[in-house]
Amino acid sequence: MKILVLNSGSSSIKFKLYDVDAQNDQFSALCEGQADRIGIEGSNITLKVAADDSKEKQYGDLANHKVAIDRILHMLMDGEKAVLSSLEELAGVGHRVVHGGEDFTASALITDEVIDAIDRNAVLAPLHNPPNLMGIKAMAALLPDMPQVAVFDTAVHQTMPKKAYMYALPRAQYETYKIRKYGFHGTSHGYVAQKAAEQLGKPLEDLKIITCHLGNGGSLAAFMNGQSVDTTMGFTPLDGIIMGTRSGTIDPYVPLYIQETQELNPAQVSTMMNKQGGLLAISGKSDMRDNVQGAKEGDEGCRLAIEMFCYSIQKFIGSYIAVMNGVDAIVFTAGVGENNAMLRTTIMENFTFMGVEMDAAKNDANETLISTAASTVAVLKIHTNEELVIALDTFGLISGK
Ligand SMILES: Nc1ncnc2c1ncn2[C@@H]1O[C@H](COP(=O)(O)OP(=O)(O)O)[C@@H](O)[C@H]1O
Ligand SMILES: CC(=O)OP(=O)(O)O
Ligand SMILES: [Mg+2]
Repeated sequence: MKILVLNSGSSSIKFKLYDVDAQNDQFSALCEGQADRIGIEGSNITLKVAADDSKEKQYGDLANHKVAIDRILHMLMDGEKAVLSSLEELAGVGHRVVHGGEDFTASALITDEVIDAIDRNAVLAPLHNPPNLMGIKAMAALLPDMPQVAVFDTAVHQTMPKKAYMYALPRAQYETYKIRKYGFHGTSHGYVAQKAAEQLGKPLEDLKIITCHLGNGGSLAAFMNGQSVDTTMGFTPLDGIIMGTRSGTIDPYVPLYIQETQELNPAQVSTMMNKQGGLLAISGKSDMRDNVQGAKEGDEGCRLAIEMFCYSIQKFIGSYIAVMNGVDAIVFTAGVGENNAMLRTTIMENFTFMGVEMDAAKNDANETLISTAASTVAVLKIHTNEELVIALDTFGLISGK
Protein backbone atom coordinates (compact mmCIF):
# COMPACT_ATOMS: atom_id res chain seq x y z
CA MET A 1 0.00 0.00 0.00
CA LYS A 2 1.19 3.53 -0.70
CA ILE A 3 0.89 6.64 1.45
CA LEU A 4 1.51 10.18 0.27
CA VAL A 5 2.75 12.76 2.79
CA LEU A 6 2.23 16.48 2.15
CA ASN A 7 3.72 19.45 3.98
CA SER A 8 1.99 22.47 2.45
CA GLY A 9 3.50 25.91 2.99
CA SER A 10 2.21 29.24 1.73
CA SER A 11 4.02 28.97 -1.60
CA SER A 12 5.44 25.46 -1.51
CA ILE A 13 4.35 21.85 -1.06
CA LYS A 14 6.89 19.28 0.09
CA PHE A 15 5.84 15.71 -0.67
CA LYS A 16 7.09 12.20 -0.03
CA LEU A 17 5.61 8.88 -1.16
CA TYR A 18 5.95 5.77 1.00
CA ASP A 19 5.46 2.13 0.18
CA VAL A 20 4.12 0.34 3.23
CA ASP A 21 4.59 -3.34 3.76
CA ALA A 22 1.72 -3.69 6.23
CA GLN A 23 2.59 -7.27 7.12
CA ASN A 24 6.04 -6.37 8.36
CA ASP A 25 5.43 -2.72 9.35
CA GLN A 26 8.10 -1.65 6.83
CA PHE A 27 7.98 1.86 5.39
CA SER A 28 10.20 2.65 2.43
CA ALA A 29 10.34 6.04 0.73
CA LEU A 30 9.80 5.76 -3.03
CA CYS A 31 10.34 9.42 -3.88
CA GLU A 32 10.27 12.93 -2.53
CA GLY A 33 10.01 16.36 -3.98
CA GLN A 34 8.80 19.89 -3.72
CA ALA A 35 6.52 22.27 -5.61
CA ASP A 36 7.91 25.79 -5.32
CA ARG A 37 6.69 29.32 -6.00
CA ILE A 38 3.00 28.33 -6.10
CA GLY A 39 1.01 31.34 -7.30
CA ILE A 40 4.22 33.18 -8.24
CA GLU A 41 6.02 33.47 -11.57
CA GLY A 42 8.63 30.74 -12.14
CA SER A 43 6.80 27.97 -10.31
CA ASN A 44 8.23 24.49 -10.62
CA ILE A 45 8.16 20.96 -9.22
CA THR A 46 11.21 18.87 -8.42
CA LEU A 47 10.98 15.11 -7.98
CA LYS A 48 13.70 12.76 -6.82
CA VAL A 49 13.09 9.02 -6.72
CA ALA A 50 14.81 6.87 -4.13
CA ALA A 51 16.29 4.59 -6.79
CA ASP A 52 18.59 7.23 -8.33
CA ASP A 53 20.17 10.56 -7.48
CA SER A 54 19.10 12.62 -10.48
CA LYS A 55 16.13 14.95 -10.26
CA GLU A 56 13.23 15.57 -12.60
CA LYS A 57 12.26 19.23 -12.72
CA GLN A 58 9.14 20.58 -14.40
CA TYR A 59 8.53 24.29 -14.83
CA GLY A 60 5.05 25.62 -15.39
CA ASP A 61 2.29 27.73 -14.02
CA LEU A 62 1.17 26.47 -10.60
CA ALA A 63 -1.64 28.95 -10.02
CA ASN A 64 -2.72 27.49 -6.66
CA HIS A 65 -2.33 24.49 -4.37
CA LYS A 66 -4.96 22.45 -6.22
CA VAL A 67 -3.15 22.83 -9.52
CA ALA A 68 0.17 22.01 -7.82
CA ILE A 69 -1.17 18.82 -6.22
CA ASP A 70 -2.81 17.77 -9.48
CA ARG A 71 0.55 18.25 -11.24
CA ILE A 72 2.45 16.38 -8.51
CA LEU A 73 0.08 13.41 -8.84
CA HIS A 74 0.59 13.40 -12.59
CA MET A 75 4.35 13.50 -12.21
CA LEU A 76 4.13 10.53 -9.83
CA MET A 77 2.04 8.60 -12.38
CA ASP A 78 3.28 9.54 -15.82
CA GLY A 79 6.45 11.61 -15.51
CA GLU A 80 9.83 10.25 -16.55
CA LYS A 81 10.32 9.04 -12.97
CA ALA A 82 6.80 7.62 -12.44
CA VAL A 83 6.40 5.62 -9.21
CA LEU A 84 2.62 5.11 -9.17
CA SER A 85 0.59 3.25 -11.78
CA SER A 86 -2.72 4.79 -10.74
CA LEU A 87 -4.24 6.83 -7.93
CA GLU A 88 -6.06 3.70 -6.80
CA GLU A 89 -2.71 2.60 -5.41
CA LEU A 90 -2.81 5.37 -2.82
CA ALA A 91 -4.26 4.15 0.47
CA GLY A 92 -4.20 7.53 2.15
CA VAL A 93 -2.68 10.97 2.44
CA GLY A 94 -1.03 12.41 5.56
CA HIS A 95 -0.71 16.15 6.08
CA ARG A 96 1.50 18.20 8.36
CA VAL A 97 -0.75 20.70 10.15
CA VAL A 98 1.11 23.24 12.22
CA HIS A 99 -1.49 24.45 14.74
CA GLY A 100 -3.96 22.08 16.35
CA GLY A 101 -4.62 24.39 19.31
CA GLU A 102 -5.97 22.54 22.33
CA ASP A 103 -8.22 20.44 20.09
CA PHE A 104 -5.68 17.74 19.27
CA THR A 105 -3.33 15.72 21.45
CA ALA A 106 -2.75 13.21 18.65
CA SER A 107 -3.10 12.83 14.90
CA ALA A 108 -6.62 12.65 13.48
CA LEU A 109 -8.50 11.26 10.50
CA ILE A 110 -9.72 14.29 8.58
CA THR A 111 -13.47 14.90 8.78
CA ASP A 112 -15.53 18.07 8.33
CA GLU A 113 -15.21 18.65 12.10
CA VAL A 114 -11.42 18.33 11.93
CA ILE A 115 -11.31 20.76 9.01
CA ASP A 116 -13.43 23.22 11.04
CA ALA A 117 -11.04 22.90 14.00
CA ILE A 118 -7.97 23.51 11.80
CA ASP A 119 -9.77 26.51 10.33
CA ARG A 120 -10.62 27.84 13.83
CA ASN A 121 -6.98 27.52 14.84
CA ALA A 122 -5.78 29.34 11.72
CA VAL A 123 -5.96 32.69 13.54
CA LEU A 124 -3.26 31.30 15.84
CA ALA A 125 -0.90 30.35 12.97
CA PRO A 126 -1.73 32.61 10.06
CA LEU A 127 1.46 31.75 8.17
CA HIS A 128 1.05 27.99 8.44
CA ASN A 129 -2.55 26.70 8.89
CA PRO A 130 -4.16 28.33 5.83
CA PRO A 131 -1.74 26.65 3.38
CA ASN A 132 -2.03 23.36 5.34
CA LEU A 133 -5.80 23.58 4.82
CA MET A 134 -5.38 24.43 1.14
CA GLY A 135 -3.42 21.20 0.74
CA ILE A 136 -6.13 19.17 2.49
CA LYS A 137 -8.96 20.75 0.49
CA ALA A 138 -7.11 20.47 -2.82
CA MET A 139 -6.49 16.78 -2.21
CA ALA A 140 -10.13 16.21 -1.17
CA ALA A 141 -11.35 17.93 -4.34
CA LEU A 142 -9.17 15.70 -6.51
CA LEU A 143 -9.77 12.44 -4.61
CA PRO A 144 -12.94 12.81 -2.50
CA ASP A 145 -12.93 9.24 -1.19
CA MET A 146 -9.28 9.12 -0.16
CA PRO A 147 -8.82 8.92 3.63
CA GLN A 148 -6.71 11.83 4.87
CA VAL A 149 -4.93 12.31 8.18
CA ALA A 150 -3.73 15.47 9.95
CA VAL A 151 -0.54 15.31 12.03
CA PHE A 152 -0.14 18.34 14.26
CA ASP A 153 3.08 20.14 15.24
CA THR A 154 1.41 21.10 18.53
CA ALA A 155 0.16 17.65 19.61
CA VAL A 156 3.35 16.39 21.31
CA HIS A 157 3.52 19.54 23.48
CA GLN A 158 -0.02 19.20 24.83
CA THR A 159 1.59 17.35 27.77
CA MET A 160 3.25 20.53 29.11
CA PRO A 161 2.22 21.37 32.66
CA LYS A 162 0.11 24.45 33.23
CA LYS A 163 2.99 26.34 34.87
CA ALA A 164 4.88 26.01 31.58
CA TYR A 165 2.13 26.85 29.13
CA MET A 166 0.24 29.64 30.92
CA TYR A 167 1.22 33.26 30.35
CA ALA A 168 0.91 35.62 33.32
CA LEU A 169 -1.89 37.62 31.72
CA PRO A 170 -5.49 38.19 32.90
CA ARG A 171 -7.27 34.80 32.95
CA ALA A 172 -9.70 35.74 30.19
CA GLN A 173 -6.80 35.85 27.72
CA TYR A 174 -6.45 32.10 28.14
CA GLU A 175 -9.99 31.10 29.02
CA THR A 176 -11.73 33.14 26.31
CA TYR A 177 -9.04 33.70 23.72
CA LYS A 178 -6.89 30.57 24.18
CA ILE A 179 -3.72 32.63 24.45
CA ARG A 180 -1.08 30.27 25.90
CA LYS A 181 2.14 28.53 24.89
CA TYR A 182 1.47 25.74 22.38
CA GLY A 183 4.88 24.85 20.97
CA PHE A 184 5.65 23.50 17.50
CA HIS A 185 7.91 21.04 15.60
CA GLY A 186 6.46 18.43 18.00
CA THR A 187 6.58 15.69 15.36
CA SER A 188 10.32 16.21 15.03
CA HIS A 189 11.04 16.66 18.74
CA GLY A 190 9.08 13.53 19.65
CA TYR A 191 10.76 11.48 16.92
CA VAL A 192 14.37 12.41 17.76
CA ALA A 193 13.78 12.09 21.52
CA GLN A 194 12.57 8.51 20.94
CA LYS A 195 15.50 7.76 18.60
CA ALA A 196 17.96 9.14 21.20
CA ALA A 197 16.49 6.85 23.86
CA GLU A 198 16.86 3.87 21.50
CA GLN A 199 20.45 4.86 20.76
CA LEU A 200 21.22 5.06 24.49
CA GLY A 201 19.42 1.75 25.13
CA LYS A 202 17.08 3.17 27.77
CA PRO A 203 13.33 3.81 27.86
CA LEU A 204 12.42 7.39 26.94
CA GLU A 205 10.48 7.57 30.23
CA ASP A 206 13.73 7.21 32.20
CA LEU A 207 15.63 10.00 30.46
CA LYS A 208 15.83 13.78 30.66
CA ILE A 209 16.39 14.95 27.10
CA ILE A 210 16.74 18.36 25.44
CA THR A 211 16.03 18.28 21.70
CA CYS A 212 17.30 21.12 19.49
CA HIS A 213 15.45 21.34 16.16
CA LEU A 214 17.56 23.89 14.29
CA GLY A 215 16.23 24.45 10.77
CA ASN A 216 15.12 27.63 9.08
CA GLY A 217 12.53 27.80 11.83
CA GLY A 218 13.86 26.32 15.06
CA SER A 219 12.87 25.34 18.57
CA LEU A 220 14.08 23.40 21.60
CA ALA A 221 12.05 21.01 23.74
CA ALA A 222 12.58 19.41 27.15
CA PHE A 223 11.45 15.79 27.62
CA MET A 224 11.00 14.26 31.05
CA ASN A 225 9.09 11.10 32.03
CA GLY A 226 8.61 10.48 28.30
CA GLN A 227 6.75 13.76 27.73
CA SER A 228 7.41 17.26 26.46
CA VAL A 229 7.47 19.49 29.56
CA ASP A 230 8.54 22.74 27.92
CA THR A 231 9.48 24.15 24.53
CA THR A 232 10.79 27.43 23.20
CA MET A 233 8.11 28.34 20.67
CA GLY A 234 4.99 29.76 22.23
CA PHE A 235 1.56 30.98 21.18
CA THR A 236 3.03 31.22 17.68
CA PRO A 237 6.21 29.92 15.99
CA LEU A 238 7.78 33.39 16.45
CA ASP A 239 8.90 32.83 20.04
CA GLY A 240 12.11 31.27 21.34
CA ILE A 241 15.51 31.03 19.68
CA ILE A 242 16.73 33.31 16.89
CA MET A 243 15.73 31.83 13.50
CA GLY A 244 16.40 32.49 9.81
CA THR A 245 13.96 35.39 9.57
CA ARG A 246 12.21 35.36 12.97
CA SER A 247 13.38 37.43 15.92
CA GLY A 248 12.60 34.84 18.59
CA THR A 249 12.09 36.03 22.17
CA ILE A 250 12.35 39.79 22.66
CA ASP A 251 11.02 42.19 25.28
CA PRO A 252 7.24 41.93 24.71
CA TYR A 253 6.91 45.70 24.87
CA VAL A 254 9.12 46.24 21.79
CA PRO A 255 6.42 45.57 19.14
CA LEU A 256 3.98 47.85 20.96
CA TYR A 257 6.60 50.59 21.17
CA ILE A 258 7.43 50.23 17.47
CA GLN A 259 3.75 50.50 16.57
CA GLU A 260 3.30 53.58 18.71
CA THR A 261 6.43 55.46 17.72
CA GLN A 262 6.91 54.50 14.07
CA GLU A 263 3.27 54.52 12.96
CA LEU A 264 3.35 50.92 11.81
CA ASN A 265 0.27 48.73 11.98
CA PRO A 266 0.23 45.24 13.59
CA ALA A 267 0.55 43.48 10.23
CA GLN A 268 3.67 45.49 9.39
CA VAL A 269 5.24 44.76 12.77
CA SER A 270 4.34 41.08 12.35
CA THR A 271 6.13 41.06 8.99
CA MET A 272 9.14 42.76 10.60
CA MET A 273 9.41 40.14 13.36
CA ASN A 274 8.49 37.06 11.29
CA LYS A 275 10.10 37.79 7.94
CA GLN A 276 12.66 40.56 8.42
CA GLY A 277 14.10 39.50 11.76
CA GLY A 278 16.49 36.77 12.89
CA LEU A 279 19.76 36.06 11.10
CA LEU A 280 18.48 38.05 8.11
CA ALA A 281 18.18 41.20 10.18
CA ILE A 282 21.67 40.93 11.64
CA SER A 283 23.71 39.87 8.60
CA GLY A 284 21.43 40.28 5.59
CA LYS A 285 21.44 36.47 5.15
CA SER A 286 18.70 34.17 6.45
CA ASP A 287 20.34 30.91 5.37
CA MET A 288 22.80 29.56 7.94
CA ARG A 289 25.18 28.23 5.28
CA ASP A 290 25.56 31.75 3.89
CA ASN A 291 26.24 33.08 7.39
CA VAL A 292 28.88 30.42 8.03
CA GLN A 293 30.53 31.24 4.70
CA GLY A 294 30.33 35.00 5.37
CA ALA A 295 31.87 34.59 8.82
CA LYS A 296 34.74 32.60 7.32
CA GLU A 297 35.37 35.47 4.93
CA GLY A 298 35.48 37.92 7.84
CA ASP A 299 31.98 39.44 7.56
CA GLU A 300 31.25 40.98 10.98
CA GLY A 301 27.45 40.83 10.51
CA CYS A 302 27.59 37.09 9.84
CA ARG A 303 29.83 36.56 12.86
CA LEU A 304 27.45 38.44 15.12
CA ALA A 305 24.41 36.61 13.68
CA ILE A 306 26.04 33.25 14.47
CA GLU A 307 27.08 34.40 17.95
CA MET A 308 23.53 35.56 18.72
CA PHE A 309 22.06 32.34 17.34
CA CYS A 310 24.31 30.13 19.51
CA TYR A 311 23.86 32.36 22.57
CA SER A 312 20.05 32.16 22.35
CA ILE A 313 20.26 28.35 22.17
CA GLN A 314 22.73 28.12 25.07
CA LYS A 315 20.39 30.17 27.28
CA PHE A 316 17.45 27.85 26.63
CA ILE A 317 19.52 24.69 27.10
CA GLY A 318 20.66 26.08 30.45
CA SER A 319 17.12 26.90 31.49
CA TYR A 320 15.83 23.43 30.54
CA ILE A 321 18.58 21.77 32.58
CA ALA A 322 17.23 23.80 35.50
CA VAL A 323 13.60 22.97 34.62
CA MET A 324 14.34 19.22 34.69
CA ASN A 325 16.91 19.36 37.52
CA GLY A 326 19.39 17.67 35.22
CA VAL A 327 19.83 16.32 31.72
CA ASP A 328 20.93 12.95 30.31
CA ALA A 329 21.04 13.77 26.61
CA ILE A 330 21.11 16.75 24.27
CA VAL A 331 20.05 16.09 20.67
CA PHE A 332 20.77 18.20 17.60
CA THR A 333 18.53 17.84 14.54
CA ALA A 334 17.19 19.54 11.33
CA GLY A 335 19.19 21.40 8.67
CA VAL A 336 21.58 23.34 10.91
CA GLY A 337 21.64 20.87 13.79
CA GLU A 338 22.41 17.89 11.56
CA ASN A 339 24.93 19.46 9.25
CA ASN A 340 27.18 21.82 11.13
CA ALA A 341 29.72 20.36 13.55
CA MET A 342 31.26 23.75 14.34
CA LEU A 343 27.97 25.22 15.57
CA ARG A 344 27.28 22.15 17.73
CA THR A 345 30.72 22.54 19.29
CA THR A 346 30.23 26.25 19.92
CA ILE A 347 26.85 25.70 21.57
CA MET A 348 28.13 22.92 23.81
CA GLU A 349 31.25 24.86 24.90
CA ASN A 350 29.32 26.55 27.72
CA PHE A 351 28.41 23.21 29.32
CA THR A 352 31.95 21.93 29.88
CA PHE A 353 31.57 23.20 33.50
CA MET A 354 29.17 20.32 34.13
CA GLY A 355 31.28 17.70 32.46
CA VAL A 356 29.95 17.78 28.89
CA GLU A 357 32.74 16.64 26.60
CA MET A 358 32.39 16.59 22.83
CA ASP A 359 34.28 14.01 20.76
CA ALA A 360 35.72 16.24 18.03
CA ALA A 361 36.45 13.38 15.63
CA LYS A 362 32.97 11.86 15.93
CA ASN A 363 31.36 15.29 15.70
CA ASP A 364 33.31 16.12 12.53
CA ALA A 365 32.50 12.69 11.09
CA ASN A 366 28.78 13.41 11.69
CA GLU A 367 28.29 10.31 13.83
CA THR A 368 25.17 9.84 15.96
CA LEU A 369 26.83 9.90 19.39
CA ILE A 370 29.16 12.92 19.32
CA SER A 371 30.22 13.18 22.98
CA THR A 372 33.02 11.15 24.61
CA ALA A 373 32.43 8.09 26.79
CA ALA A 374 33.49 10.19 29.79
CA SER A 375 30.97 12.99 29.08
CA THR A 376 28.39 13.44 31.86
CA VAL A 377 25.73 14.13 29.23
CA ALA A 378 25.30 12.27 25.93
CA VAL A 379 25.29 14.63 22.96
CA LEU A 380 23.71 13.21 19.80
CA LYS A 381 23.10 14.22 16.22
CA ILE A 382 19.97 12.57 14.85
CA HIS A 383 18.39 12.98 11.44
CA THR A 384 14.78 14.04 11.90
CA ASN A 385 12.06 12.46 9.81
CA GLU A 386 8.77 14.30 10.18
CA GLU A 387 7.48 12.71 6.97
CA LEU A 388 8.01 9.18 8.27
CA VAL A 389 6.09 10.00 11.47
CA ILE A 390 3.27 11.42 9.36
CA ALA A 391 3.25 8.26 7.20
CA LEU A 392 3.25 6.02 10.29
CA ASP A 393 0.37 7.92 11.91
CA THR A 394 -1.55 7.96 8.63
CA PHE A 395 -1.13 4.22 8.22
CA GLY A 396 -2.14 3.66 11.84
CA LEU A 397 -5.33 5.69 11.53
CA ILE A 398 -6.47 4.42 8.15
CA SER A 399 -5.77 0.79 8.94
CA GLY A 400 -7.07 0.95 12.50
CA LYS A 401 -3.70 -0.40 13.81
N1 LIG B 1 26.26 22.44 6.43
C1 LIG B 1 25.43 23.34 6.95
N2 LIG B 1 25.87 24.28 7.81
C2 LIG B 1 25.04 25.19 8.34
N3 LIG B 1 23.75 25.25 8.06
C3 LIG B 1 23.23 24.36 7.20
C4 LIG B 1 24.04 23.34 6.60
N4 LIG B 1 23.23 22.60 5.79
C5 LIG B 1 21.99 23.13 5.87
N5 LIG B 1 21.98 24.19 6.73
C6 LIG B 1 20.88 25.09 7.09
O1 LIG B 1 19.70 24.42 7.47
C7 LIG B 1 18.62 25.36 7.29
C8 LIG B 1 17.43 24.64 6.69
O2 LIG B 1 17.07 23.60 7.54
P1 LIG B 1 15.73 22.75 7.31
O3 LIG B 1 15.62 21.82 8.45
O4 LIG B 1 15.75 22.18 5.94
O5 LIG B 1 14.69 23.92 7.44
P2 LIG B 1 13.14 24.07 7.10
O6 LIG B 1 12.53 22.68 7.18
O7 LIG B 1 12.67 24.98 8.17
O8 LIG B 1 13.08 24.67 5.73
C9 LIG B 1 19.15 26.49 6.42
O9 LIG B 1 19.38 27.64 7.22
C10 LIG B 1 20.45 25.93 5.92
O10 LIG B 1 21.40 26.91 5.66
C1 LIG C 1 6.25 25.70 13.05
C2 LIG C 1 7.38 26.16 12.21
O1 LIG C 1 8.05 27.11 12.54
O2 LIG C 1 7.62 25.46 11.12
P1 LIG C 1 8.78 25.74 10.06
O3 LIG C 1 10.08 25.58 10.79
O4 LIG C 1 8.55 24.67 9.02
O5 LIG C 1 8.56 27.13 9.56
MG1 LIG D 1 11.43 21.86 8.75
